[in-house]
Amino acid sequence: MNLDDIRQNIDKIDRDLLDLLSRRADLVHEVGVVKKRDGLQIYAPEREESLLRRLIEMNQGRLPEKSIRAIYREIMSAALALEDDLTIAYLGPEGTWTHQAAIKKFGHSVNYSAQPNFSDVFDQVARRAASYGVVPIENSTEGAVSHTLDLFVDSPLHICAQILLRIENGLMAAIPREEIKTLYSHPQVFGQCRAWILRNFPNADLVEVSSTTKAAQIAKDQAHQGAAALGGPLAAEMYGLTLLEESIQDRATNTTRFLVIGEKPCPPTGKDRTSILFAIHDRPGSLVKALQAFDQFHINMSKIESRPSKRKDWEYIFYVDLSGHCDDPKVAEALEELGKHCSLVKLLGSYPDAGE
Ligand SMILES: O=C(O)C(=O)C[C@]1(C(=O)O)C=C[C@@H](O)C=C1
Repeated sequence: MNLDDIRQNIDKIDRDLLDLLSRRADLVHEVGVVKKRDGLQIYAPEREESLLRRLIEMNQGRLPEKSIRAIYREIMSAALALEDDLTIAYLGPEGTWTHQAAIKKFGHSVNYSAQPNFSDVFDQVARRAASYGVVPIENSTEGAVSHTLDLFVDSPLHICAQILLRIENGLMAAIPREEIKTLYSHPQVFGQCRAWILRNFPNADLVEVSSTTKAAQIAKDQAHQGAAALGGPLAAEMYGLTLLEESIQDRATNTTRFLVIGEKPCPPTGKDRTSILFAIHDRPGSLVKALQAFDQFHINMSKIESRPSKRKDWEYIFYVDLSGHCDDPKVAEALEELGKHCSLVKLLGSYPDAGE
């Protein structure tokens, strides 16, 4: 077949695809009407995840899982925008890794609202100025984002989805490498690139700023003073900087986990994760007894963090992630047992255990 013939076939398929997408949009519109009538959530992470898992399983063609997810991300983003005027609040400014994570989950058809700090993201959702919020929770190199953990203590919001994003930081500047004297970045990024900085810029001044976008802005404005930034490619693009070196993080698999927070809980998908927080009584053996609840009901505990309670000195709040959904009888029983040994147990949310 020559090029023209092949392209004619592609044109025909695209016409069919467009027709199918329009028919899908009509059905989605109907779903939106039913959801509004019944007071249901427009964004349905459990439905999205089951649909994606099913498509990936059925797929017999050349398209890799990553492409199927990306294509359907935008199809479902268009669907969300047809059903409602969704706004996603995220830890800004524009161009940060959190912004990229939000787009990875919600696509390009919904509205985004950059917030200056973590508590404003929570606030916007709680006050219904935004439909959902996106915040970072932990990085595979640097560990927990304590600000986010602390905000869950008093928040009425639920975690309804998670986003895993591979973080590939780069060195960006408006000047040649030899002229760089000061590196600007977010403290988490400095932590992720520690060994690289020592090898490449042992004498540079490191200046922590509130975001990688801010760092990129300074690298542009103060280029004549030797400023450069570490951050993601979107930030470099926004300020017209040159990416002098890509992928400078110390661990190639450096990944950040972000959470989607919303007003309502997410139903089970069959492969879920549950996040809780608890505080224990100040008695010998309390923590051991509390954790035994998970062992007793064979619940896999994938993570534990502790933070000062901020109410009483040397009192801690523990954050635990479990495999399973809070509606699973075993998880529900384990949580009930846990409650017997704690002064506080709070369910933060059950959500699909998915990422890529
Ligand atoms: O099935 C739904 O609940 C829909 O709203 C449709 C749809 C989709 O495009 O498939 C869109 C958004 C939801 O988050 C989940 C799925």
